[in-house]
Amino acid sequence: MNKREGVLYILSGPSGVGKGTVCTQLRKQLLNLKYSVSATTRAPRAGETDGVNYFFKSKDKFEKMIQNNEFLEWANYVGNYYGTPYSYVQEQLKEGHDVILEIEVQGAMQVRERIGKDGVFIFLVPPNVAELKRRILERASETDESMNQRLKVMEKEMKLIQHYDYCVVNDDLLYACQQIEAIITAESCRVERNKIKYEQWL
Ligand SMILES: Nc1ncnc2c1ncn2[C@@H]1O[C@H](COP(=O)(O)OP(=O)(O)OP(=O)(O)O)[C@@H](O)[C@H]1O
Ligand SMILES: Nc1nc2c(ncn2[C@@H]2O[C@H](COP(=O)(O)O)[C@@H](O)[C@H]2O)c(=O)[nH]1
Repeated sequence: MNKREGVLYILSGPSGVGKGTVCTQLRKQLLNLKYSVSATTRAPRAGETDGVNYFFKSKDKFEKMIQNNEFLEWANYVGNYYGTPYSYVQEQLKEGHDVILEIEVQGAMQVRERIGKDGVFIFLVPPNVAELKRRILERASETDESMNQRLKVMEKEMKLIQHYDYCVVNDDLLYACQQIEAIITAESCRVERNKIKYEQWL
């Protein structure tokens, strides 16, 4: 069989639902899954490292990257820029590695426009809104203003769920990860994606 290209997975969902936590767990379970490190203009949180959690950029630098078409997608989310550097994603997919983007919905919709059905779009939802608020508070990363803005855009974000291929509830973390792993396994067997032809077995 020919070496296949990797598959691009897009994981979105409201702030605090657990996208980062799920990605960290998935990367332990799936060694072929590469994580795309985003660029952002937001300030690093305690414990975050440049090049690991994000590439932290000034507004000027980020805007130059936009002008140079360096992003697969980018968005302004509650006052800061976030974007996916395209070159890393392209290299990894070409090498046959699956890549996961952990991004908000405006960016996910741009990727949908750009690559259509070649990407697999997964929306992560909380068990309920009270639990979502509890998780953002527990993380203690946001000012009251930032938390309120994040919760305010949540409803708008949830309305875009119909543009996704899969919806996974992040209640029990390991179960949610198992479900995403099952999606990845199923996608890896798709006939069209693997350009399967019966002659291969003759
Ligand atoms: N299944 C879960 N059960 C309970 N707590 C969880 C679960 N998943 C994540 N959390 C907790 O919820 C908080 C938010 O998680 P995380 O930072 O991964 O969310 P996120 O969706 O990446 O947020 P953001 O979009 O704001 O970056 C963290 O404190 C994390 O430990
Ligand atoms: N459109 C994009 N959104 C991204 C990207 N990287 C992260 N994000 C999303 O932004 C919000 C806020 O993140 P936080 O780290 O400040 O909590 C969250 O939904 C992230 O998933 C990106 O490259 N493009």
